[in-house]
Amino acid sequence: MYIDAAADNIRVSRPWARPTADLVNGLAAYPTALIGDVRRRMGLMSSEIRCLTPGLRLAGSILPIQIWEGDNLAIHRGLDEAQPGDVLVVAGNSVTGRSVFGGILAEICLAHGVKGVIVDGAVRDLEETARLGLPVFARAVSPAGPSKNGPGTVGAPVACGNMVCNPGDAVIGDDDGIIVVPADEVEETLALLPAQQQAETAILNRLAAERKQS
Ligand SMILES: O=C([O-])CC(=O)C(=O)O
Ligand SMILES: [Mg+2]
Repeated sequence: MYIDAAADNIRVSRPWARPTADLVNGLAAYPTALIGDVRRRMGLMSSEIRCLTPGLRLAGSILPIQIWEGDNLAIHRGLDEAQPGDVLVVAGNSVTGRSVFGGILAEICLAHGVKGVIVDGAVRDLEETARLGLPVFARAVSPAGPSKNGPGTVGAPVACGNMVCNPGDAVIGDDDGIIVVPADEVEETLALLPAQQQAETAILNRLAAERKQS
């Protein structure tokens, strides 16, 4: 950890399996809306959790963290477990009065190869995180800082934006929102996406051709 604090009240799960980079990159090639369509609208997080770094897409393997409301000790401890390609999914019980993530944590994320952060709560230092190029999604923004006392968990399933998020599930986020794809359903989802995209492209091509004629 980069802070001087005891973290023995943060429960850390045993290591978990992560999807391959190929599987994650496969999903990342499609918009969340299209992935949601082929998954029959299952797995979409609450629309109240917004992209705060417009234009930055997020894709990776979920590293779930449960914080104590308004407290970010578990995030600092969780980053010690992060592997390149992970996305931090921070369950903050939707409490928005205190920011639990900011520019310093964003720098630590980048040092660990973390691909993005989703917080069911509030964040701060938006200018800094946008400049760093780290995709950040959250329910709110507030300049009010957190406590650093715990307790919390790292690597256990959490509820974030009304979705169950298991360690090693895939997550994709863009300006439209966020979708979680359970680890054992990534391949079947990937198999459905090309046909759905072709169907949409065919409609758009027809519209473009008609526009040209008129
Ligand atoms: O104070 C905190 O822990 C949150 C924050 O602003 C940062 O990470 O820069
Ligand atoms: Mg800060």
